[in-house]
Amino acid sequence: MEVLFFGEEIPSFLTKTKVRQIQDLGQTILNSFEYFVTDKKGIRQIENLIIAQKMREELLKILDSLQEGIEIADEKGEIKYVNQAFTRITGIEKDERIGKNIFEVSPKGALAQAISTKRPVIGYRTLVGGSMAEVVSNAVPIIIDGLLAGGAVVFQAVTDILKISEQLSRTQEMLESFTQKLSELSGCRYTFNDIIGTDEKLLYAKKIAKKAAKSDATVLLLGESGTGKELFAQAIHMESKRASKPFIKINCAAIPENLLESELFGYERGAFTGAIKTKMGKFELANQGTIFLDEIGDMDLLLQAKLLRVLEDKQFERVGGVETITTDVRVIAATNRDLKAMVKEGKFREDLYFRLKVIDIELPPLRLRAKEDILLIANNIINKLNRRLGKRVKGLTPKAQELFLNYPWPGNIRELENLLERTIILADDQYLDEHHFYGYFQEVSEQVDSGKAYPIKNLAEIEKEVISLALEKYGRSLAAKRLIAEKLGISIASLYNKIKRYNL
Ligand SMILES: Nc1ncnc2c1ncn2[C@@H]1O[C@H](COP(=O)(O)OP(=O)(O)OP(=O)(O)O)[C@@H](O)[C@H]1O
Repeated sequence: MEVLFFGEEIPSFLTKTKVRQIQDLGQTILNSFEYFVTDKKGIRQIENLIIAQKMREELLKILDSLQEGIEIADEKGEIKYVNQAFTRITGIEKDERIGKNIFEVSPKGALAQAISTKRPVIGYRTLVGGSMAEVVSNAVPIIIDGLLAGGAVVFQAVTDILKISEQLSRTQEMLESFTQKLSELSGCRYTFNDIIGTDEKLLYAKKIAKKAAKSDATVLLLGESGTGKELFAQAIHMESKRASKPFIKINCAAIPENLLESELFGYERGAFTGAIKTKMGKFELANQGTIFLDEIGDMDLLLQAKLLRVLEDKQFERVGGVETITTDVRVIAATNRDLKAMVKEGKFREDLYFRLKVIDIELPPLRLRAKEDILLIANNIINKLNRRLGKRVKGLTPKAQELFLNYPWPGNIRELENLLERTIILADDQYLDEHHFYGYFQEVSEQVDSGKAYPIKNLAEIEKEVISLALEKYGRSLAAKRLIAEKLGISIASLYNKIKRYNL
């Protein structure tokens, strides 16, 4: 059947279904008014009156509960039926409308056109005759036994449609602002320009990272705590085509093993006690963006398998879910552990290891960098802190510089930052001198003087010793651990990591 289109193009399958549905509806209603049915020979007969009446009542109840307005007329145009939504939308009462002729009250409307042309009229925007209600209508002729029996129109108020579309665009706006907020909250603000240093190893790392940023390849960042792994991850994200999308960081060591899976992949309602709502995981939140998996070496073997599948197929299921979710996320992982050794010990999956290290970048610790980097970075940090704290510190005196150059910086740049921040807050002088750092470097100097010089011992041993002494001194409460982490110039997550590693 040929269809008259108005308004926006409507997919053909929708049109066909719509036309058929409205026709069936109109036909049933027109039949029910006269209590006629058609037998196999095409002869219309009166059916059991009571059954027909009952069916009609049921049908009218259903039609009255619809949001769309409905109007049905016979072949001469006499209006036989309108539902409650018709009155709600147009303000015209049933009694005022039924019995009138559609060609008189609404001659240009969709229903009149469908009856006179015997063709469906779809997506027609008009005022309902006799009212100020603007509607979008779908009308069809009703043909019974090959003869025109009337027509039916189903319509929605434009205000209703506008309300829905306004709501939709508001929801869309909210979604966009949430995505933006998410990127902001994720705190991705560093670019390659923020990575300071002239050391050859660092410059090489920067060169590889810049190249990696242009691709979607997985990157593995290796290096001690505080060497700038997260800084590099952010810079790669910001230089990639995903820069305007979320950068989501997750520290695998800071989240208890049993919660990490649902943090990463989300969970379905009822997946476990307390799961009262379905929750999206970081992999879904980071869709089209980048996920930074810090301390990847701390992920358990089962979860490693799930991660491998995401890397290979971009697919996963939420905890307690059956639906397979597809995600488009770039993965950057980081660790300060020796993953190769972990693979040998069976603690890290070999396939995942190779999948992660498509591009691996080694970040040198501060003590192995060119000495001038220490002062370069220190000056840079001083400038940043001046701006943030409203201070005017000009730099380090030669004596302070010497102290800085001779210190091994086990907490790397984070330690340097923490020390300078604390000192600048307390200092009132233009230059930071030896006495501003009183006590801080002493422990190391004492060790050097007494022959127990720092380089003689293995760094890991020193680290273990220092942390166990600190735990003895301050205790094991969360507050104590926070204090220890601050004193050591490392993150709380790194501290937990080291406590676990050294079995302390
Ligand atoms: N080359 C650099 N130039 C300037 N600042 C740096 C550099 N490298 C690191 N930083 C700063 O040092 C701090 C620690 O860096 P970051 O958090 O990236 O280290 P990390 O290796 O991820 O540490 P962890 O393993 O403990 O999480 C950050 O504030 C970062 O901005």
